[in-house]
Amino acid sequence: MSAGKKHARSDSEDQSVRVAKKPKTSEIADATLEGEPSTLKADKKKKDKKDKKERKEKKGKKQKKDELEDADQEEDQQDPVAVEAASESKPEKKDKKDKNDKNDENDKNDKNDKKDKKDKKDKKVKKKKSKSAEESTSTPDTQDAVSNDTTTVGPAPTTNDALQRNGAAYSYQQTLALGALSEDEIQAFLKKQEIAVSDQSGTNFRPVLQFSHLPTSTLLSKKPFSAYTAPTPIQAASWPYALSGRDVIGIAETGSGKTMAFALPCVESLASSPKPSHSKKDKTAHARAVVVSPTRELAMQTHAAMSSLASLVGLSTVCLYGGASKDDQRALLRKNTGADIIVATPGRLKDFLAEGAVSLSDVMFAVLDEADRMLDKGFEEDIKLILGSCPPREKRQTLMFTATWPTSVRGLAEGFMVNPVKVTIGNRTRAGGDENGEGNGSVELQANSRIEQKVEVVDPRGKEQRLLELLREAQKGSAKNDRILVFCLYKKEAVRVEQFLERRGIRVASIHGDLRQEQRTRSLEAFKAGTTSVLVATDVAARGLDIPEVKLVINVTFPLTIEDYVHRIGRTGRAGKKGKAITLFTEHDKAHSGSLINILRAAKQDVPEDLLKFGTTVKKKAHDAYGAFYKDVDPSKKATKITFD
Ligand SMILES: Nc1ncnc2c1ncn2[C@@H]1O[C@H](COP(=O)(O)OP(=O)(O)OP(=O)(O)O)[C@@H](O)[C@H]1O
Repeated sequence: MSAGKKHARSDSEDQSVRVAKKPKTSEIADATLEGEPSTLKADKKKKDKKDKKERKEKKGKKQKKDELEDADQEEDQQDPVAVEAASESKPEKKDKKDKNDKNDENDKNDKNDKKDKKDKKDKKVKKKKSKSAEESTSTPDTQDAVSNDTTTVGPAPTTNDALQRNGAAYSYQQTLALGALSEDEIQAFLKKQEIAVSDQSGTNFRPVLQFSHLPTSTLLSKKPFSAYTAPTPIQAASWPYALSGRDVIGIAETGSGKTMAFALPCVESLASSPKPSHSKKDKTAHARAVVVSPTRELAMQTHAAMSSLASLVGLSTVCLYGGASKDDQRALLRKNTGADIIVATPGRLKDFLAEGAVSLSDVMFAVLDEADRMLDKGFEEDIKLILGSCPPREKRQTLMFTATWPTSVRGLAEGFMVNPVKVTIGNRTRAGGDENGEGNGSVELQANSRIEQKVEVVDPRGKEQRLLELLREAQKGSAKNDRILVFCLYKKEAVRVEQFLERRGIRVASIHGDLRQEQRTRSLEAFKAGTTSVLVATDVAARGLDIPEVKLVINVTFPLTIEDYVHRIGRTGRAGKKGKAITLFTEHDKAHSGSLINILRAAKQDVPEDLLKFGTTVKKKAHDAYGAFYKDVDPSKKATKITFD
């Protein structure tokens, strides 16, 4: 079944559920009245009317409650305490789904009629779409997005399968300027920036060393990167592949410009392809690109970055996230019917998909930001549903970006992609597994090398006092307003630490899952503006947030995973700047000592003797089903062929 058909059907199902709900209840009620005495009948009718009114009122109230409650289920999974609360609300959702399923069956006939009509219409749209895509590929000169300044000099190929995959008219062609560079220059850049590209197709595009090396386009003619001097390594190496329509896995240190690495190709791709048409009566927002983020604040930040590019070429963007009014977001979707780009947290996006306010059946570009987080247990099912609502992987372009790429998510990731190119920045194989720095304990996990990392082994009871000393030390004299981010593991702990600091005269705000969204936003804004120089946070703030000039990150309690440690400390030392991180390590965290030692060694940082005492072995992650004996193999790696003479 084609994606178009599949999704046209699920959209109409959603709609028919909503439209048909009322008539069905009354139909059933009417049927039960047949053959009853007329007075009884009238009484019953009156009673039914009253019941119906009450049901309606109840439904209205419940909907409002849902709107406020729903979102805390997603991002707060990062707060260990929130997990329980989140799972509690699931049965209710299931009930809702069961009811919908029943209605679906009752409405089958209605739906079939609608479906036939919709299929016919879809076929027409599809025909039109492929015709315009054909036209645009065969006449690249007329496309703004395709440069005339192209060449076949150098190893850059000129065509790719992506054109057939998603109907995009944009075709990446290497510019003359880039082709004119010597191979030595290219190799020196790749080596210096520690860029590794793994591509089974052997395409071998050159990295774009300068913005002027990108093919000209309407978007680039508006100079969106005038604030920057050159592409960052991840942008330089991944743009050619992403612009050519390939699926890309991009792994690069925190704060290295990964957002623009996917934002540019996304906007270029949409700007240069025909927009599918939909009936004016169709109130569903048909997104053409979807970016999924693990937290609300990150979704908002990414949305701001995407919309700064998208608005330059007249594309609309909408941000959907929990904890805020659904009505307002629904209104935005309606206003921009066909919101070209949706940046969303999974929970809220799922809600809008379920009610039919959003359709992803036109999506040609899907991005998982913080991809390893999006693919881990907490979000796996949501992502399956969201990507399952998009056209199949052969028909869309899928990009995944992150700073950490544990082997546990790689197999799942590849299942959502077609022959992805893996672009890795940084020498990620040098981490050692033992005292001599040998072995491969933490291969491919790397912290930003510009961050100075200190680890202090402390008594768990003395942590808060030590935190206070560290803050006072760090904000001495002219540094009194320096921004410092303090990480806790639990929401209750964050509340306690915030109160502790407040009582000692520190200007402090906090961000965690127990706060309302307005409070979270207010805290973050105050921290960004410098009104409060200390922000106490749980891991809701660990990933992606780009807060300028965070001078120091302090980990009061070690995070649940070593990946989270890398992301937490990555809130400092961004965009080429230096930063510092101090971690208070206690005996309770000893399970992480081996992996932390590897991270420190890989970044050439001191490893305190006290930490070594906890052991250097990296604890194997136990598999849910197979326990500790499970072998965590990297499915993307080819087996070594051994020949015996
Ligand atoms: N080419 C560039 N030159 C200089 N700065 C850049 C460039 N591209 C992006 N930046 C800036 O770098 C900062 C970090 O970028 P971004 O937030 O995309 O990092 P990231 O790699 O996604 O980090 P994280 O892994 O923490 O999510 C931002 O302030 C952004 O504006």
